[in-house]
Amino acid sequence: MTTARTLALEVLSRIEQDDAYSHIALSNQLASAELDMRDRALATELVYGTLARQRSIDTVLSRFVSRKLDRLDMPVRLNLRMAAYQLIYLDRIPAHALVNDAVKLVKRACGQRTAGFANAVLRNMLRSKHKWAPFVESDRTHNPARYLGLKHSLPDWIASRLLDRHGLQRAEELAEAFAGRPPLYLRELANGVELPEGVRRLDAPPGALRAESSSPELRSLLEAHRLTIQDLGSQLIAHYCGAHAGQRVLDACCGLGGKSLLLASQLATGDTLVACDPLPSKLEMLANTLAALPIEPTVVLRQTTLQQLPAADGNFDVILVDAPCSGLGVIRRHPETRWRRSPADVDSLAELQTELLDHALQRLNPGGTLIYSVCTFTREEGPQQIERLLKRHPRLERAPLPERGFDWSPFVNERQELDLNPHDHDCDAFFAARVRLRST
Ligand SMILES: C[S@@+](CC[C@H](N)C(=O)[O-])C[C@H]1O[C@@H](n2cnc3c(N)ncnc32)[C@H](O)[C@@H]1O
Repeated sequence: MTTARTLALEVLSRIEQDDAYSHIALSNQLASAELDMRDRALATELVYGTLARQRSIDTVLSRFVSRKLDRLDMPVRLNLRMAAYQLIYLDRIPAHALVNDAVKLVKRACGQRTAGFANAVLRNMLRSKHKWAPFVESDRTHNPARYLGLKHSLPDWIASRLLDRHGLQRAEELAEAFAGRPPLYLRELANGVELPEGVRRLDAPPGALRAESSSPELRSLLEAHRLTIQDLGSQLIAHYCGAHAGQRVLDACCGLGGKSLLLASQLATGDTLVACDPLPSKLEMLANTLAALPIEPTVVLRQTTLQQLPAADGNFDVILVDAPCSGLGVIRRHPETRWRRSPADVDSLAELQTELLDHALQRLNPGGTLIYSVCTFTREEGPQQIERLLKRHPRLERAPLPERGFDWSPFVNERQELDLNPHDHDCDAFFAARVRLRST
């Protein structure tokens, strides 16, 4: 019989064995299981929590297991990890019940002997709570990256990037926030939608909503294209572009078009939005969404890289480069990303971002605005890209914030760059900047 725990284990093993993405593996398993809402929520918590806390959990577990954890059979390792997650981080689940459950699952997968081993490890853990802290306090001063990495379950190199950008105190707050779960943000696609219980309008930006949980009413509004799911940060970026009727706009890395749709809603009949991305699957999905919505401007989809966007598409007044990036700002949604990325990825992505910015500039009309955004917090992919861009192109200058009828100050830094994070804004971590090409 499928339970929250067997389902979570299945998802964790697909992630470990097949390099699956957590959100896809989880939604596939949930779709084919008959679990009630409570068990679905528990399975989700177990998958994301165990992945997000993996380094901290493994550090603690290794004090109770004489062999290296990666030498254990996968079902034993995953069961121990998931049980340790519940013991250390969830206080609502009775310890003895969850240990019994874990031991039963190990017995089913690997037999009585291994179940005895798992039982000994977990009971020993229960007796030794003083060993549950994965970090050493003195490292906070002497080796802050290691301290942060062990305490908040990040590889040291990611902890170093957070420290580099934010300093220790802020980095600690952010690292803890990155281990949590993201809230559900939505956007109104139509006026006058009657909101189901548990969904509320936000003060800013216009049309943004927050839901406490999903519900059948909410799902029908999504299916009817009256609402769409979109993180608060993503919505803010589309507003930050400041597009308005009469402009020609390029969404240069449109992906599934979350931002393209909001940009299109700011244009009028007769205006053009060009959206390009090299991935056909993404453009196909965007084309389907567009077909279901009343869109005023002409939206042209191009399956191409920005570098190869046909010259015939002309130049633009507003260009959004929502660039491919290391994605560390969305690790609440994709906790496995922290174990799959490397510093070399950051370097090569930063190179690609520089190239994309230079190409975008060639398509910008004099007086036009270029908006650069990434969902990550590394300095190289964020503020440094803009500093270097301004140095390479003396005709560029920082552009003022667009007038959008709400106060930008909670969302921007002293350079008026959008600087969002889960601790301060409870949304994904995004960085965005606006620059303008002087007319002369
Ligand atoms: C951060 S995602 C974009 C997300 C999207 N703007 C949204 O709001 O849903 C980056 C996108 O850049 C695309 N991409 C990668 N290389 C590119 C290139 N050279 N030119 C244009 N797009 C590129 C990727 O396929 C990916 O969809």
